[in-house]
Formats: sequence, structure tokens, C-alpha cells
Amino acid sequence: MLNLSRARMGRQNRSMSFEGLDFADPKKNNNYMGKIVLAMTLTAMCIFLLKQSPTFNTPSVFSRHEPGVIHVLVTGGAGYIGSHAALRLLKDSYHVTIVDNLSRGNLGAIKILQQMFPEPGRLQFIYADLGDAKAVNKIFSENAFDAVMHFAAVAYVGESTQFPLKYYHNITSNTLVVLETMAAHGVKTLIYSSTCATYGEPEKMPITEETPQVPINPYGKAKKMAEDIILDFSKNSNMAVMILRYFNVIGSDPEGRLGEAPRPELREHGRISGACFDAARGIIPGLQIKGTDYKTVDGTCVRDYIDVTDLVDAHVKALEKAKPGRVGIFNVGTGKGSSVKVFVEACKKATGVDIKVDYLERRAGDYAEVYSDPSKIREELNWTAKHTNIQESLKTAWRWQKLHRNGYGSSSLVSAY
Ligand SMILES: O=c1ccn([C@@H]2O[C@H](COP(=O)(O)OP(=O)(O)O[C@H]3OC[C@@H](O)[C@H](O)[C@H]3O)[C@@H](O)[C@H]2O)c(=O)[nH]1
Repeated sequence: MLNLSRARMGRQNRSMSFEGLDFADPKKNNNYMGKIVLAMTLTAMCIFLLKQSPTFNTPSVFSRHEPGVIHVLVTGGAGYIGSHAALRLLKDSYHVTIVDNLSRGNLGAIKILQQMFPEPGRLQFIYADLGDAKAVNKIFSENAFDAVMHFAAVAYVGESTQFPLKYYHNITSNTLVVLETMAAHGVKTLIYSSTCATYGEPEKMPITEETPQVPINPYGKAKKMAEDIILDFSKNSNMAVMILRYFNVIGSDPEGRLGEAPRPELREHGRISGACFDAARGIIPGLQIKGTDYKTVDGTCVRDYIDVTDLVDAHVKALEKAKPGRVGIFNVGTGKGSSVKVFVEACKKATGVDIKVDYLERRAGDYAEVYSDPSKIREELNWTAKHTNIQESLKTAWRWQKLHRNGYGSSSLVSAY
């Protein structure tokens, strides 16, 4: 093609005319220029009309691999941590596809992200269940992903003791589907959401990545199994794998757009932050502290509370440092332990509400004390927690609570707080 054009150019070079255009006498070109302008106008109109069409933002747009664009599949992106991760990725110019079955996540979070990033090709939401291997395969066939951040999972310690099969199935089998589909489509970078619950109840604190993993509840056991599956698979597949073991995540997007909105019907299994806010808002009569006879500083469990914005920062740093054949396992925590009683005092200050507290028996599946040694992630990924004041993190979460009285169901400002 190129040679043919050059030959043709040589033949017509005397009058500097090429394909009907006369560069020596531009006036002769009026007809041609008119046609070109018309053609360009029609093309621009077609693109404009196409963009107006609701089907424009479909997988076909995403399957195009633009140079310099990194396309990340975020499973569970409608959930608390997944939505914050999607926001951060989008802000950092990544292209994001969220897959979520909305069993625990919220469509409202997706809508907010879509409003923030409406440009075609930036954010795509696909409603699908990771247990449906056929659907997941279709998603990978229609998209060119560079990496997967796998957040989607059930994640309540108490609930896992009551419904262990649900936890084993959801966490291990869905991870298998994700890995098998990644392998089938040549996607080789995985950032996996694991948990400090995989360590169980270690004797020695703080917890390093070398601390033996002896989980004591089905949630922690299932996450450990999923880690093992990923690690075994990574051995012969030249994958880039980053396993992040989160400690206890709190806080919200500081600008009040995203937050934690657990299902009200799961309140009995809910995390301490949600329970404190529910008590502060009068949705429940008071906070129940579950267990006061642990061998800890004040008898209540000790946890390492990590701000969600710091956590998603760790994901981006992990993604940036991922490379074929590299397997990294990192604790993501502050390195500081705080008891449930200390946490509740911080929550009272953050909300300005003197939350009523009742003391109950221990909750099944709980371990007394966990806090991280975050040296490895600091040294290898250059990550440290920036928000180490629980009260300040809880203030961002409380702000979201005030703005979203009914979770993602309503966005009205509640002035009574
Ligand atoms: O209403 C409540 C809720 C929780 N708690 C206590 O608060 C402490 C923290 O419990 P949470 O449920 O908030 O959090 P957990 O430590 O059990 O696990 C959490 O951290 C690790 C993550 O991977 C898990 O997904 C997350 O649930 C426990 O001692 C628990 O018994 C209460 O005293 N009352």
C-alpha cells in the first residue's frame, strides 16, 4: 500500500497534485475541499449520535486497548472497600469495570461513580455473580483487562460461624472462577483482598507476614484457602500476585460521596463501626460490646483500625509494583492496636453522641488481639498509613452517615445531627 502510494505520488508530482488535490493551485481544490469538509462533518455527527445512544458504553468500547490505558476489573466494586478502590483508580486515570451481584454492595455507589466519571470508556458496571463461570467468561471475552482486583466476598466473622458453607463456597469457589477465567484469557495480574483473620490468634504481637496462619473462624479459614489456591496457581503461571491482608477497615471518602452501607437485615452480624453509628443515630437502642473478659488491656478485643483511603492507596501501590512472576504478601494496618472500648470512646467523640453501651457475652469466632507490623509494605511498596487517628477516620464515616440517612437509598442532608 505504502509503495503503491509513493509510486502514484511520483507520477503526479509535477503539478504537486495527489489524489485529485492540487497543492500548487488551491483554488482548483474547492470542490474537493467541500467534499472533505462535508465528509468530516458527517463523521462528527455520526460520532455525536453514537455517543448519545445508551448502548455506546458497552463492553465493545472497553475491549479496545488504548495505548497507555490500564483497564482494571474490580470485583465487588459496589461494596464498601471495592467502591472506594474504584474511585481511587478512576481518579488515577485507570479504566475500571466493576462486576458485582449487589448481594451486599449498593447500586447507589455505582451511580455516584458513574456521575463522577461519565466519559465513555472510563467506568463500566456489569451485574453478574462470580459463581456464574459462563457469565464471567463472557465478561473477559468482551473486555481486555490488564489486572483484576478481587474484592467480592462475604466478610462477617460472626456470620461465618453461623453459615460456614456460605463462606467456604463464596470465598473459595468464586476465587477459583476468577483465576480460571484469568488464565483462560491471559490476564496475569491479581490483587487479592485477604484478611488478618487468616492469622487467627497469634501468641506474638505485632503480626508479621511470617506469623503462622492459624485461622479460628470459617471466614479466616476460607480466606486462607483462597490464598493457598492463588499461591499454588501462581507457581507455574508467571502471574503477578499481590495478596493484601487487611486489618479492620474504617472511615469513608473524605468528600462524603462514598461510605459503608451494610444491609440492615445483616445488622446482627455487623462490624463495630456500623454498630456504633447505628447506636449514635438511634436506629438501635445501644451498642453491644461483645466480650469483656479477654486477656487484653481492658478485657475487650484489640484491633488495628485502618482508614479505607489508606487501604485503597495500598492497592494502587501494589498494582504499580506488580510484575510477572512477583508474588507479594502484605499486611495492611497501622501497627497500632486499640481496644473496642477505646474505639467506642472515639466514636462518641466523632459523632458527638453519648452512645449507650451494653456489655454482652463473647461473639463466636472472635480472637482477643491482633495488630500488624506494617514494615514489609512500607519497605517494599513504599506505603504507610497516613490516617492513624481513629476519631478522625470515624468523622469522615459519620459525615457520610449524616448525608445518607438511608444509606445509598437517599442522599438528603439530615440537619438534626
Ligand atoms: O456490635 C458489635 C460488633 C463488633 N464488636 C466487636 O468489635 C470487634 C471487631 O469486630 P468487627 O466485626 O468490627 O471486625 P472483625 O475484627 O471481626 O473482622 C473485621 O476485620 C477483619 C476483616 O477482614 C473482616 O472482614 C472484618 O469483619 C470484635 O471484638 C467484636 O466482637 C462488638 O463488640 N459489637
